[in-house]
Amino acid sequence: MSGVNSAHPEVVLSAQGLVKRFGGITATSNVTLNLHRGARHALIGPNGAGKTTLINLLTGVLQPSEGRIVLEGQDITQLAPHQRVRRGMVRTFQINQLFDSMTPLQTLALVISQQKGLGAQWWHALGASKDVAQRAQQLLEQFHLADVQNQPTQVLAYGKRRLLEIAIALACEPRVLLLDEPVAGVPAGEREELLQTVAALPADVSVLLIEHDMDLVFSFASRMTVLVNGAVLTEGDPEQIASDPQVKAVYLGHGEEAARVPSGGSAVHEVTSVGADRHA
Ligand SMILES: Nc1ncnc2c1ncn2[C@@H]1O[C@H](COP(=O)(O)OP(=O)(O)OP(=O)(O)O)[C@@H](O)[C@H]1O
Repeated sequence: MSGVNSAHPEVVLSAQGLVKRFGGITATSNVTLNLHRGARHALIGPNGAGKTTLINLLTGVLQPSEGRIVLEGQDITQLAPHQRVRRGMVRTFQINQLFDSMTPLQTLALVISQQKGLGAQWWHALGASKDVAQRAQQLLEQFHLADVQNQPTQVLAYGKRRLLEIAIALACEPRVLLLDEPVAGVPAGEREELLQTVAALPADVSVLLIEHDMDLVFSFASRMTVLVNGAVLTEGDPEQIASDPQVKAVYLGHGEEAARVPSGGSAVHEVTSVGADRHA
């Protein structure tokens, strides 16, 4: 099949027949997934379903055994991760030790400066480029980081660090954002700010959310893909997923998760924390 994107121009990212084998294990089994422009699309599935492997394939950390990935009509299957970022596909950044000693302002200035091709020296960028300073302030405010902008990242509350991770991703000006478990491990008191911020992400950024927290999934996503054993079990809108007997069956046998999967489409809000045990 060729030209999925030309036939359906609203598709911004398309995974087509992706397969990933690790020796005898098939972690990704013929996965086809289309992300539409401006999407709020969630990827869910029980532990070991293959979500991480799929994200690693999309971002270029892993090469597929079969299949291809098309971004904005261009085949990116062979591109390295940084080349995909340059083309507008960005995964939320895991803050590493390099950024720990820097402040949110410095970190964002660095990323924005690099994004604008001004080099990797935040102190130059902040002093010399009004654009960099303005964009950094915008992001600091949008992500509720203005009050801690001059504190080293290592002393920030966990929720603030997660906010900074998303801010860093947005500083890369993505067209597609792969949002990897934004609320995982965030204490209850800090969740609301994060949920509100995720809900307010720019409408023109197409988002694929990988998340175990069903409160967030069902409040955020207008489309969902359910992965099981590496394959797509089903895809649909939240009502369809919540009322799908196959989806419910998949989560049966996963302890308290099963009790929370609703029996009908009217009970979407009853689904709360499928897979939350993972981070316990
Ligand atoms: N590098 C690897 N080598 C061998 N098997 C792997 C490798 N990476 C993943 N797998 C296997 O592929 C399957 C899918 O794993 P994956 O981590 O992608 O699932 P997941 O949905 O992200 O799970 P979780 O929600 O628990 O993180 C699992 O059976 C896993 O053991």
